[in-house]
Amino acid sequence: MTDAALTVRNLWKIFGRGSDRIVGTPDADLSRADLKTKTGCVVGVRDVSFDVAPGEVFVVMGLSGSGKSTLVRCLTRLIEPTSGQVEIDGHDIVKASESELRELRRTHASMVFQHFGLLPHRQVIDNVAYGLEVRGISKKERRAAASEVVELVGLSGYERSYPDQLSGGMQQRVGLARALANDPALLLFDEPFSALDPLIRRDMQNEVIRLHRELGKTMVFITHDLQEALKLGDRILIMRDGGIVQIGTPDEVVAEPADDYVRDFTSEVPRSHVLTLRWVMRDPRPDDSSEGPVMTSSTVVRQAARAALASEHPVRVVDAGELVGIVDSDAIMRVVVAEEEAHS
Ligand SMILES: Nc1ncnc2c1ncn2[C@@H]1O[C@H](COP(=O)(O)OP(=O)(O)OP(=O)(O)O)[C@@H](O)[C@H]1O
Repeated sequence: MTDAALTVRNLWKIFGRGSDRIVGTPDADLSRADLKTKTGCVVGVRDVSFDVAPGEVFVVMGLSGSGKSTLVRCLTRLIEPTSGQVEIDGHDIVKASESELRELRRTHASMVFQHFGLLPHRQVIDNVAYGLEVRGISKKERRAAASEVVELVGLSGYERSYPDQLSGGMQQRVGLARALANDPALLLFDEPFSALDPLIRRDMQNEVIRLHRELGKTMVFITHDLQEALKLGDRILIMRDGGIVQIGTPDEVVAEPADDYVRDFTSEVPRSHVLTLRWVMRDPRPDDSSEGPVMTSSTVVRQAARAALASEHPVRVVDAGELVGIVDSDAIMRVVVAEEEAHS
């Protein structure tokens, strides 16, 4: 279909008896509650389409019950979609046979779950190597490959430990290493850090950012936590009642929420941490000073603030050598002051 790492088109998942006869009929337009009352069926995923570019971190976020887990499970058919298309790395997932699917899950799309699902009687190294073992790779080779990823996730020295000897955060590192050992094109994370306490959670988020920087893997990351979504995502898909409410970059979602639902839960976000100069610049005028500091439109307001406020001249926003806008210091102040008011 496209050059995307992942392509999803018109994906539906409806649970319940007779659910396969709903898509394409007027019943499909009913709200989730009305459909349930009329047919007893529950919409898990409603007509979802999106593309994820190679190397992108794509976050799916929504409140509990919005359909995130169902969506991510449909991508590798851990849950069978009711209708629609999914392509991973050029492979048609919906048409794949059982054996092709097993192979795709092993080599193209690895999943990291909230519950680590580690094998308790196996040492770390053999948990990490498990996927390679299933693929029939020799012990020597798989141990060598596993050692590499164990080191990558910061678990060197724990190769011989058993899962119950490790903390929750370390167990999740094993889960991460196990997913990476397959060297998949796509990593799928289903709320992997939700059960971890906040400090460990922050460490693990940073770990994902570091791994992404080092390995450049395409990632789909499910979370109900907006801060996590904003921190990790190149783009964020916001779900409600199984459907898409908005897809956008973190700054787009905060600056231009698609509706009151998104506005509501982005209202607490410190805007200066997320908004970029693109959202606060004005058109250049002939009488603008040419002596102000030069920054790109993707500079985050908070990072720009100090230099912008210290200069007597407004910031010149330059992308690819071209002057695209001007940021006056009061535009910066408006963001910072609005943020302080929101939190006072
Ligand atoms: N096997 C099932 N049978 C019937 N309904 C289901 C089934 N699995 C999920 N659902 C329903 O589908 C909807 C979406 O659930 P899903 O678990 O995907 O949401 P979620 O956003 O991942 O929520 P959470 O963060 O709580 O896991 C919910 O209304 C849920 O009750």
